[in-house]
Amino acid sequence: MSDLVLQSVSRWYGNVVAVNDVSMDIRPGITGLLGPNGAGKSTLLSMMAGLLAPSAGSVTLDGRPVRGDVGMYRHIGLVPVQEPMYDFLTGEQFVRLNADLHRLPQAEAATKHAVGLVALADAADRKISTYSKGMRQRIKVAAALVHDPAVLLLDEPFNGMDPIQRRSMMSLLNSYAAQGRTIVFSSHILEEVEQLARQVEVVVSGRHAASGDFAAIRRLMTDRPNQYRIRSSDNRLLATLLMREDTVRGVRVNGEKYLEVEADDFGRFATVVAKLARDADVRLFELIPTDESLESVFSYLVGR
Ligand SMILES: Nc1ncnc2c1ncn2[C@@H]1O[C@H](COP(=O)(O)OP(=O)(O)OP(=O)(O)O)[C@@H](O)[C@H]1O
Repeated sequence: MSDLVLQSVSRWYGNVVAVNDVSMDIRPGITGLLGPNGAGKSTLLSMMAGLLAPSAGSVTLDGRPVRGDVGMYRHIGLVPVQEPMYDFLTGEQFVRLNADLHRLPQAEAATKHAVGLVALADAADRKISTYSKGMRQRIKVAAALVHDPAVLLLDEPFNGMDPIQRRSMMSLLNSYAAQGRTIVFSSHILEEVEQLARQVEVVVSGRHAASGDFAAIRRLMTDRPNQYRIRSSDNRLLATLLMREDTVRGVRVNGEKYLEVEADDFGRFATVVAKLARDADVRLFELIPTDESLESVFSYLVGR
């Protein structure tokens, strides 16, 4: 049980279309669901977990609908973005609750195993209210995998974690994936996805904007037109020279202060501008990309 297939899935809340005609084929290994806030990632994960019904389309796991079949919940674990509500419970009690909900025959052993997997055995008897942010995230993961699911879905699992906590969560997910399981995690942070995901699915405004391995997504991003601000010893001369280059789409001279340039391919543009300046004896003081935000990358991907 491990191929998760979304076919033309949409979900609307009243007039808000949170997910719009998304199709994905998610295989074993780690998939990153990348998108800005409000893109529809949580809604997608809830539908993948069978907790939320699509308004249209279908979600299946190895060909069986994930929703409306209690047996399917045994194959799926969801780590929600919210903090554990019952923080007066100890870590172990919290995980045990899920083990009992799944009616696991060996609930106690499964609980201990799951708590051990997330390296919280020493803190298992402490109340969750005394846990750090990273420990809370880990106990949620233990609760989600206590029934040993083939598919683990995680909503923003690295939120609020420091680098050490992040690394330990990554190695936990890597080892879970190495057992042939399917892991999907959402994030709006490119670097997290780059470090962990074999496959990346980009969602923007409810739409499926891009799909591929990280190198492919990165290529799409770097090939897009970029804007730069340049300061040099002779902005006007540099502007004239730049306008002759085919990688340059537009140049605007902003008084004596700086140039604004739009150019296609970052790698090539950086080489071209350096060579032009050197040949013309113009000194470059500054070259700054001005639209490097993830939001602008996303809006480019969705607008293609
Ligand atoms: N229960 C709901 N009722 C109405 N609108 C909702 C509901 N849940 C989500 N939405 C809307 O659907 C859209 C997608 O939300 P969703 O939470 O799935 O996005 P997200 O990518 O997970 O964002 P974030 O990272 O901010 O959680 C948003 O516009 C959101 O306001």
